[in-house]
Amino acid sequence: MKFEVLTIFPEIIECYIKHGVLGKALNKGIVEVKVYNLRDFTSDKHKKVDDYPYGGGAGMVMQIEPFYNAIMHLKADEKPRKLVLLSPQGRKFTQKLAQKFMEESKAMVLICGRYEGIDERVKAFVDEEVSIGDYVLSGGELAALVIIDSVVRLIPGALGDELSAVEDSFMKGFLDYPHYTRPEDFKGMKVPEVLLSGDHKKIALWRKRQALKNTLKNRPDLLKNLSPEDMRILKELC
Ligand SMILES: N#Cc1c(-c2ccc3ccn(Cc4ccc(CN5CCCC5)cc4)c3c2)n[nH]c1N
Repeated sequence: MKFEVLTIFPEIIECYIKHGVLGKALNKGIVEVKVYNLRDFTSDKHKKVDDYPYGGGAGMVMQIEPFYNAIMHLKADEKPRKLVLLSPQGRKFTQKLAQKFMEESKAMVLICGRYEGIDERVKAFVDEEVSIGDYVLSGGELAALVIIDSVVRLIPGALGDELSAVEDSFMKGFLDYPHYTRPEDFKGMKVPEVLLSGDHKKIALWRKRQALKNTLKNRPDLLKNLSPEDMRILKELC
């Protein structure tokens, strides 16, 4: 899987991708990330990327030309790629969309704007307009990193043998169970006895109950399509 990121702040992307699961996936060659500075696709000596909005209004708007030049540069190799514009107006990014991107795209271009947004005409060259959530960010870079991180976790082998994205809670349709590690007693705060019992059936049931309890409390919207067994456990909690 190859990600190409268009941004005026390449260092934001370059710094993050070196660490953790993403860093390991890059070292394993499972994923490739190339970052392009939009200022390298300008045609003036000041490398200008923004201008005042037609029709007036606060702030500046990013001009189409650097985006167009960068997209044409990438397309010159005629390889298929999905072009995704990050935007507050985009369709909501979810785990399901991350799965779809991983399954359908060998290469993705993540287009990051700044300022008050980008010239609308850029959308003529993109396949998808995506938002990571109902809050306002200062640009597309964090959203691009969210997409890269969540898609890479789904690539077989990216998480290493001991972990699997299938275990990720959003894949199962409810939130995660509580996690504990040493020490057993921290200032009187003890690890639940069941987790020390070695009874794996009891532990699994306790974890399922806790996960459903957390989901009922914080994200009842996720409680759809439960199995009859999970529904029975949930009813006990109510
Ligand atoms: N994904 C994603 C995003 C973004 C995102 C993505 C890309 C860019 C490029 C620039 N900005 C800054 C910005 C901030 C607010 C507005 C809307 N305002 C309404 C009245 C005047 C402007 C427009 C742009 C971006 C923000 N924000 N939140 C998400 N989930």
